[in-house]
Amino acid sequence: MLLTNKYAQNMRSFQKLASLLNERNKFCWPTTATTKRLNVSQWSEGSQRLYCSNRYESSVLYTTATRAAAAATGVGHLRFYSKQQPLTATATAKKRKMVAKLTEQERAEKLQPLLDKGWSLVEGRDAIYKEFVLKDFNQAFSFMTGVALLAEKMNHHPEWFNCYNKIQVTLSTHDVGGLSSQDIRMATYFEAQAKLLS
Ligand SMILES: C[C@H](O)[C@H](O)[C@H]1CNC2=NC(N)=NC(=O)C2=N1
Repeated sequence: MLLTNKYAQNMRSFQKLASLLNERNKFCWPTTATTKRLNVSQWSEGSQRLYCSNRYESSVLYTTATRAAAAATGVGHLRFYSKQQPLTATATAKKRKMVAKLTEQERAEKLQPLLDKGWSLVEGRDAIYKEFVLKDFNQAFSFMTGVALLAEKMNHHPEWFNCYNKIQVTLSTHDVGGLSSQDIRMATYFEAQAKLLS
């Protein structure tokens, strides 16, 4: 077995978890929002290669057994997954996170608060728009960088234009041809970033 990490003392816990990973028919999705920081790159056992990641990965699979083991060993925030792990049809659908256009009710509940904060509906298109004005280019670029990190993680990208301290943003979900919950999340994050820099 090869284990590359600076937390070698956790070896026994890893081994326990690994043996339990053999019982891998039922999957459930992680419910914990945090991941213990580990510098584990990878290790292998027998013919199975198991990977342990220190990054948050929405695609990481937990097995019911892994969760039980985590509870038993006290290393509950470790996320383990196997490269060979086939996704069930349901898991694949969940992983893709099917997005849909916002319903009327969602528009009233989730979109309205953003319109109240200065976002506006784009004419002739199901999209929202807002112009942010920051102190200078440095602030504007820092703002964009913060948002860009989330955009890449979500695989959901804003249409934006920057000139010195101004950023003009249009949000829409191209895959569904209109506004979706992804845009709500993104716009909310824009607001949070702007607040941080104000
Ligand atoms: C192929 C790729 O997954 C898609 O094009 C992603 C990328 N970024 C995206 N960004 C936005 N705003 N809407 C999308 O539908 C979208 N889809």
